Amino acid sequence: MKETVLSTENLGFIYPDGTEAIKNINISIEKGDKVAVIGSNGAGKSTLFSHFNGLSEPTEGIIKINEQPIVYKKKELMKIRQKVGVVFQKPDDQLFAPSVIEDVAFGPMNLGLSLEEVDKRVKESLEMVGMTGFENKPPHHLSGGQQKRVSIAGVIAMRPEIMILDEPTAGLDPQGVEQVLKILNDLNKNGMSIVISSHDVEMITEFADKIFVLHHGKIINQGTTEEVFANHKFLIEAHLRPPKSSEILHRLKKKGLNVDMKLTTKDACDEILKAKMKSQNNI
Ligand SMILES: Nc1ncnc2c1ncn2[C@@H]1O[C@H](COP(=O)(O)OP(=O)(O)OP(=O)(O)O)[C@@H](O)[C@H]1O
Repeated sequence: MKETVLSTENLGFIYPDGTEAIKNINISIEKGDKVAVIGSNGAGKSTLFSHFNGLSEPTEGIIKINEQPIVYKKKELMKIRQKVGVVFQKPDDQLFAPSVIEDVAFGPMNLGLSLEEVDKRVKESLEMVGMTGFENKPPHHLSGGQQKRVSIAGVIAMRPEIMILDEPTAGLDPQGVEQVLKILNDLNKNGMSIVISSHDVEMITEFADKIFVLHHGKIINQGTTEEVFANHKFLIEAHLRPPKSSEILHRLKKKGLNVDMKLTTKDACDEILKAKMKSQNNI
């Protein structure tokens, strides 16, 4: 059985103004998982993510990292933040140093590592995100996609076991999306568990193995990407549009064709071609 790296039990959070942003969340993330939390604006994704590295303390329930409940004390939280790296939605919330190199070095320096080790990690991380050569640039002089990659490098440099990314592809062009997904897939191949939030269902069909659908602060559906996208009821309830491939397959099914509910657009096209050839042969 796979090792559980992050789990929650009846997790709930009420903001001081009384907004109940998440309630009764029970999720489990295993080592090496590629997970997506999907939900419309205000569903509670950022609030949920802020609990994953102890940034917010639940008003109800518990959250466990490697089967151990988070302890909300400075020293313990430092350890959690080493294990669970968070990339915020807006690079401005993450990048604050005068240069790229200082930004990426900040986390490892805080861990008290030797200068040699910090240097090694900075070089490795920038290489991994394709930002070697930008070391001395001020982060605010970079494009949105470059800033996102530097934010990711800063987290990689901490060598976390789990990486949490809030809307990692928001505002990026198709090439920027591909670059970020490649980085995440490379990290995952090396054993890192990755959790992302998004409302971009097309990107999620390409990336995630497991999905949680969040709506009004509650998980209303969960399962493999295939299972979740094959069930349109919960996507529509959560104000999400099903991926195009899944919509095509649903329409074919409605027309009485016995299609396999696979997910990629290529699969959907293959199914259409198969059905077309079959009907021509029947004539
Ligand atoms: N600091 C806060 N104080 C009070 N309510 C808040 C605060 N931050 C968020 N909320 C409320 O909590 C709920 C969940 O917000 P959250 O930002 O977690 O949603 P989200 O799914 O990340 O949304 P989006 O996709 O728009 O980023 C919303 O109703 C929001 O108005």
